[in-house]
Amino acid sequence: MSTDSTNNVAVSIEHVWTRFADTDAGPGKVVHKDINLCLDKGEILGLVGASGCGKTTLLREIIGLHTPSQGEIFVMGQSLQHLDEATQRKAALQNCGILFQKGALFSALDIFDNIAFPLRELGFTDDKLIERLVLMKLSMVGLTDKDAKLKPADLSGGMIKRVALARALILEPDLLLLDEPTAGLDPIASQDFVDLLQQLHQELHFTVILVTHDLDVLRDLCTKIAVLADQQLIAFGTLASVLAQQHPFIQQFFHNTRAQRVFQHQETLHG
Ligand SMILES: Nc1ncnc2c1ncn2[C@@H]1O[C@H](COP(=O)(O)OP(=O)(O)OP(=O)(O)O)[C@@H](O)[C@H]1O
Repeated sequence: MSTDSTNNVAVSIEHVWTRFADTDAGPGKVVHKDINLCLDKGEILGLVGASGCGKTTLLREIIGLHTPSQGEIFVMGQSLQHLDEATQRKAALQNCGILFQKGALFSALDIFDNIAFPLRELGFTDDKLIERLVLMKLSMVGLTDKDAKLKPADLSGGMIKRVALARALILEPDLLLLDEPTAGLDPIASQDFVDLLQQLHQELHFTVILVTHDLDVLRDLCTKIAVLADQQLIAFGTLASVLAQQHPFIQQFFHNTRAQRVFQHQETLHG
C-alpha cells in the first residue's frame, strides 16, 4: 500500500486482473479487469455478483490461494504475493479465518479435531491448550462440550456452519472470509447464523468479507456492499448508495419484486 495513512485499512485490492488460461475444458477468460477496493477495519462487506463472475476467485486471491495475473492485494497492510509458500500459508492462517461453501468440514474427523485443525497445522502441540481453545470457541458459537465428539454427518446444516465458524475463528483472525454462509439453511437457521455473526462481530471486532446472494444478509449484516459485474467492480458502498445505482445488474438484483420488499425501508430512506 502506498502511504501510512492506511492504518485503518483491512483489505486493499489494487488494480487486480485475473485471467485464466485456455485448458482442455474450455477457452481461457478474463474474470477481473482492474478491480480496486479499499475496506476499512471492522466493516462487514457483502460481495455480490452473478454466478461465475469471480466472487470466490477474489476470496481465494485475498487469502493467497490464487495469485492475480496483475495487481496486488494487501491484508492488514501485508501482501502475500512475494512470500514463499510456507510463509504465505502461515500468514494467511494467522490473519484470515475462512468458511468455505457448505462448511467444508473433514468428514472423517470429529468436531473437536475439525476445530483444532488450524492450530495443529500451525504447530501447536500442547494438548491442554488446544482443548481449552477449542472448547472456548465451541461455546462461543453456541455448541456444547458434548458436541465435540460428534462427526459432521451427525450435525444439522446450521450446526455445521457453526462448527465451520468456530474453526475459522480458532486463531482469532483479523479478517473473516465467508463464502455463502447462509446457503442451504432454512430461514430460522439462517437468521440464527446472522445473529451469531453479529454478536461475535460486536465482541471481537474482526473485519468480514462474505459472498452472498441472501438479501436479508445484505440488509441486516453488511455495513458495505461490493458488486461485481462485467468483470469489474461496478459498485462499492453502503446499501443505500448501491440501491441508487443504475447498472442493469443492480436493477435486476436489488430492484426485483422480492428485493423491493426486503429493501423497502432502505429505499424509502434513500428517497
Ligand atoms: N482454476 C480455474 N481455471 C479456469 N477457470 C476458472 C478457475 N477457477 C475459476 N474459474 C472460472 O472463473 C469464473 C469465476 O469463478 P468463481 O467461482 O470465482 O465465480 P463465482 O462468482 O464465485 O460463482 P458462483 O456464484 O457460481 O459460486 C468461472 O467462469 C469459473 O469457471
